[in-house]
Amino acid sequence: MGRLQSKTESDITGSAMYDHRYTPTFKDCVQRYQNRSEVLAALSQTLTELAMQPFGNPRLQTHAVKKAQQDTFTSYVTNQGHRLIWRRVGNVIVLLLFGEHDAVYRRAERLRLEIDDTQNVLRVIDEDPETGQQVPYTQRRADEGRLFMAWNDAELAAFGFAPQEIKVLRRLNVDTDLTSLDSHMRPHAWQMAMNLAMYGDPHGETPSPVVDEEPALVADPPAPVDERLSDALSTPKTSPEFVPVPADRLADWLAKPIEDWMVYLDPAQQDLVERTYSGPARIRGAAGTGKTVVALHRARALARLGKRVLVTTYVRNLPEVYQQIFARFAKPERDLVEFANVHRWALQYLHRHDKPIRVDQQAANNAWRAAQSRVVTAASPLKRAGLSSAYLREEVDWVIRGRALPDLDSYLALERNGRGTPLSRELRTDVWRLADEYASELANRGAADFTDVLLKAHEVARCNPSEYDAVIIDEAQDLTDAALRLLYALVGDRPNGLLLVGDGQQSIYPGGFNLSAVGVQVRGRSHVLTHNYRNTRQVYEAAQALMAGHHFDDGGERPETGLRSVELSRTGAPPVLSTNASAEEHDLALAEAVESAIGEGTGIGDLAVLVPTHALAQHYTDLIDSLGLPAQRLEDYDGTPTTLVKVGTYQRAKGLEFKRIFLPRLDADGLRERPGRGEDAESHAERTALLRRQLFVAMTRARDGLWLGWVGAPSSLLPPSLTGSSTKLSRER
Ligand SMILES: Nc1ncnc2c1ncn2[C@@H]1O[C@H](COP(=O)(O)OP(=O)(O)OP(=O)(O)O)[C@@H](O)[C@H]1O
Repeated sequence: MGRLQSKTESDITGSAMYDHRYTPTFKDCVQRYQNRSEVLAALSQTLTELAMQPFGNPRLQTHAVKKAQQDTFTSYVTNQGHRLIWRRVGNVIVLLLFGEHDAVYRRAERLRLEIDDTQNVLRVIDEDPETGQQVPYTQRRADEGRLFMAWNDAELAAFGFAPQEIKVLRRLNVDTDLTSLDSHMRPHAWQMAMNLAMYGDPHGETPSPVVDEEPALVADPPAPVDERLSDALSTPKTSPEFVPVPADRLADWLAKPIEDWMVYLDPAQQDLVERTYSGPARIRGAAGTGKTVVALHRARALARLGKRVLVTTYVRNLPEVYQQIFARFAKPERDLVEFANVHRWALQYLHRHDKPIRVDQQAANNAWRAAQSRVVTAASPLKRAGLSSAYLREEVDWVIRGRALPDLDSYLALERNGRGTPLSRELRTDVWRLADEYASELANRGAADFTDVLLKAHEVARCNPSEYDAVIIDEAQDLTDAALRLLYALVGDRPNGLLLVGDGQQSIYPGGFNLSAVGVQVRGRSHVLTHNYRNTRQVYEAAQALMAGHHFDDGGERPETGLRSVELSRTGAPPVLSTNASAEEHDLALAEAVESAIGEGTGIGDLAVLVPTHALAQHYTDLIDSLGLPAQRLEDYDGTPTTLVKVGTYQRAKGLEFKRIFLPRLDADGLRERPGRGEDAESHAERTALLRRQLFVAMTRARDGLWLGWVGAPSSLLPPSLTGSSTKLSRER
């Protein structure tokens, strides 16, 4: 089987006269209108018309763009004074631009489709606004905002903008970026810029297009097919930027809010969605590279083939969020895929199989205390080694019980993945005793903890016929061995069965699984995604600075280097850094930053305050409340768009994203960075490494902007390259 695509989907594509491709230029044009639903609705209608009858359609008035590359056409977008620009290559319609009529016309004259012979790929080529040189659009896009892309520097200067103003305009992406500059520009220049952005003309709305358009074409004009372009468009390898899209679906997506852009797939992602795997497979990739998007699309593709699919993760409320997203883009399949947190799923599974188990966290805590008082006595080696109670509990929960180790020998022989602190034979023997005592204390109380649930469910799964054809695990790096063993038992090595999706750099719990120990073999079925779609370059680079020099384990033979090569195509403002003398001053600065983000037009629901501890989460929920803004704890967030500021811990932010992220109290006290009482150097180093990864996760949740604040000196986790040089920059903003 080559493609997992459903029959209906290919039928729809096949019945249209033309195939459609969207390009990065088109996507950026459309994103400018994310808050203008009436414009998107009109575009949506135009695309539907275009799919049915591109030429000779009175509603489209399609005609050639005179000075553009041959076969470039423009169509009306009803009543909005907007135009759609597209290029025909054989029976493919390449969507190029969308916007105000004059502005897109001008751009259309400059854009070209060209094959880059050095790499044998087709690209959209644009003109550098300053030098007039031909450059790949994606390159231009990496350094420039998209609001004034239609004009080169000379044209902007001719309108009357000063060189310094042109530099500012080049940084802006959306209308609201410009609105916020109201009092920072000369009033006349600002008004002209607004007119250009809104109407494509420095004087404002013009009654009719000033550009000389050709008469509308009445019929499908004959055109010689450019074979080279046509060949290049026939496979994703030679046209990676030109994403095939069924015309009817594109129209549908455009009408939806920006969250729904989760529906887009690039060719590398599409390939992973459709691929057939002969056994367990794995998808890795840096933060924001679309791993979840691929996981959800693959779930849909499998469901369409009639497969029973479970999508699961360790993170507690993430499955609900995924379910919401899934329901938005895969309505017909929404009841065919099950979404559940692994622990909750296991509890229900045991219930279904008449083996219910009761988890009593309080009883488990009591059992732990009793076991500890018996084993960790004043004279015990564990006490002398300075291992904290929390560390020991993690060791027992994650390393020993989580791996279902059968005996002391296997523990002595174990490579403790992700645990930096070496434990001698003597110490391990004592930890083993502690685990033993804990298990008997639990049994005496008739109680169970979550590890028991996973272990019991695994026993049941091994002896029962499978209820699933496919299990997709997101954020897989945070699973314990016990959880992975259970999920693996559900589908085994069947084709398209187990899919692990994750990123070792974001692992935020100690321990972690070991694929080979569980017996999961993914060799030859492991892929890496490399294009970060979430973060602006500035956000991602700030987060990356944290990881420089810090290797991480991604399940390979060797640790991976902290800095990874990732493609980024969005740019934005540098992170705002806020140094404060006192906690009061700090909180005031945060409050001002939140209010000014709202003032600049960011939706309240797109703001999130993330913190390392529950206590700080409470503190900042109260602070947001005191500003008269509604706040929502991440525990209560299920992915439904709301107009509430989100507040939560770094752990809770896993897998989520928001436009602006505020990270207060990035100082030693706020992060509880110093060694605890009795904490030895190695366990402290291990805790610090975890904290660094948690902070990295928190920073990479930001799509557009980051605010980092501290009291006194910044945390030692933040490198001087981040806190030193850019302070001035952001202060100036
Ligand atoms: N091909 C694409 N085109 C446009 N946007 C995309 C594409 N793929 C993913 N995205 C967007 O990028 C963002 C990140 O995607 P996603 O959450 O799937 O990444 P991830 O790799 O799972 O991230 P993380 O590991 O950090 O949680 C989402 O907003 C998603 O909609």
